[in-house]
Amino acid sequence: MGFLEQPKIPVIDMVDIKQCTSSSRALACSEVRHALEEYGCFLVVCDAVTKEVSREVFDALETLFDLPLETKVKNTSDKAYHGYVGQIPFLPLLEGMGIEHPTSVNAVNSFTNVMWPSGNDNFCKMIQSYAKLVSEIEEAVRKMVFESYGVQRYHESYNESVTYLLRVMKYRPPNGGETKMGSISHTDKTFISILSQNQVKGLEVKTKDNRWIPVEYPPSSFLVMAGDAFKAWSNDRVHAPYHRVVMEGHEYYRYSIGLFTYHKGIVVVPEELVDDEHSRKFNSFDHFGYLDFYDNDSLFDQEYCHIKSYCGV
Ligand SMILES: O=C(O)CCC(=O)C(=O)O
Ligand SMILES: [Fe+2]
Repeated sequence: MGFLEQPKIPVIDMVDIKQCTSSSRALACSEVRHALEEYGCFLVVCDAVTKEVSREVFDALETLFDLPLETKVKNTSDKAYHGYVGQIPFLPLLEGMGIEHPTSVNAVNSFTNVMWPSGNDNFCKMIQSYAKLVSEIEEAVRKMVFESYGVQRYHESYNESVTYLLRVMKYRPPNGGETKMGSISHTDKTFISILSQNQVKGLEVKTKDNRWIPVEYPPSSFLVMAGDAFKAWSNDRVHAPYHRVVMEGHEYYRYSIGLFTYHKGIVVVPEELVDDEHSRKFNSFDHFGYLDFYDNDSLFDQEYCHIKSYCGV
């Protein structure tokens, strides 16, 4: 009896993504699309984020989470999962905070001023430039998928409706007898999420055939992952994978960052993606309305495809 080969998350180089000769671009676009259809995610290596940049950012997160709880809870939002999350009885290891519109210096500054009333310019500049860089990856990936489906004519107008949220997460190691689950299995409510972590592993992604694969980040890499909104937009072609964080076998703190993409207003399923072979699976929907479907607790509901009940046909 042979061993089943362990599936691996595809790795794509950012240089390939930026290729502009038409034949290699077409190939790179279909590679990206294929990864998102089969795995719902891929790792992208981007040398622009050096080891030093990454270390600086994660060091800054450590300082941020070391602030007193009464300061951290001042990170509030009227949208689910956009503000401080923590002290959840069934997820005791997790704490997270959200920075809305992180590519804008003013928006990051407002967050910084809440956390450090006397200011923290360095944090502000670093986070804003990091978000800007990751948002460029996000836009490039989205453009490639639109091109690959032959619906690039919607890219510009989609760009105008994009809004970003940067979430920062801290997972402490479990004490004896405590759950190892840093985050329970869920799909993201985003269009696209782009994740990165410090040196401490823990993220696992579920394949379509229900196998959990640990995410092994190569140096200077990000995990690009499709969320529920991308799945619905693509009329069920793109896979939005279940994923979770398991704090296994180490005593280190895990820090991660996610750049989450949402769409202001109505996400329209392109008519080109509905045909005889692909009957309509999703109706156009209000993305933030979808978030209102949840509150911070039900975001962590066990595996259940909410997007189908929200806008499925
Ligand atoms: O910490 C991570 O790597 C993943 C976090 C995550 O899945 C989320 O915030 O939705
Ligand atoms: Fe997630």
